[in-house]
Amino acid sequence: MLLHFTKMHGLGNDFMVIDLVTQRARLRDEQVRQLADRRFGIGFDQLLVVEPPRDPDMDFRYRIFNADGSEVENCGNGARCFARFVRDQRLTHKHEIHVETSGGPLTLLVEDDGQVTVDMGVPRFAPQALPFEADEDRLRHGLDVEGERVELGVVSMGNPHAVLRVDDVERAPVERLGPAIEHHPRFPRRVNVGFMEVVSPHEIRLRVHERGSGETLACGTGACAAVACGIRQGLLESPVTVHLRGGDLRIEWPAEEAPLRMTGPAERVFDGRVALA
Ligand SMILES: N[C@@H](CCC[C@H](N)C(=O)O)C(=O)O
Repeated sequence: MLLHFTKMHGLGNDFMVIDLVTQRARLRDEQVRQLADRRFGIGFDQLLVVEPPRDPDMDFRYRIFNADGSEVENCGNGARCFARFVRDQRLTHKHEIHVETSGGPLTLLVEDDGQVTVDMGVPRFAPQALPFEADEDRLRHGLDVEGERVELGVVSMGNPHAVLRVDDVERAPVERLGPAIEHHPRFPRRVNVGFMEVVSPHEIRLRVHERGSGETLACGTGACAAVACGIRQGLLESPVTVHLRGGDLRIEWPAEEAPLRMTGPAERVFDGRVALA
């Protein structure tokens, strides 16, 4: 069968987006991996699937698959592209869109200038929220990895994140420590790993090794995780501009029990059709 899709990106974190409101398809893990392949397939960091909601109070169900075929709870850059996609496809005319994800509900706001603001929910620092094996909730946890001891903050933004502070993000050991921490046995469901350089209380530089996709040019939930950990550790103050390799995100976290808000762009690249094997 031929499946219509749209290629999109949020700051270079790229997506294949499929509308399963007006089309029918069922994708197996190995098909996702094949489509994600940048030489033998279409190529993307994540596959985003738009489905009808199961909860009648929601507008859509938003499903996310990493390039390795694993289904995940949340994707911040994807959420902005999702909002732009459902409006471009005329699946909704709303500016405020409510979606259900496996990590909980999200609210997406399409601004007049085309940027999208996402209410990303309240960060959860308890180790069991990720999960992360630790005796207690701490600002920083020690972890033995690759023969060294690193200090990291842990937080769930619906999906699991570990955040390490580094002096210079360009020289950070992302390729070496990223995969090792992602697969560390103390993270039984694996983890996304952010390397954060604090420039000032309102500005950071960030690189993220993503669970199931490797290093990406930007990670929206990773940006929220870094800002949440940075504010909690007294290093940052809201709002924070996050410089990622693909561009900038603005993150606000006004108060401890308040949700984080992420604002940034969402771009459509091309539309296509693909035959499913
Ligand atoms: N690119 C994303 C996060 C995608 C999911 C992540 N790799 C995971 O496994 O949790 C973003 O922009 O947040």
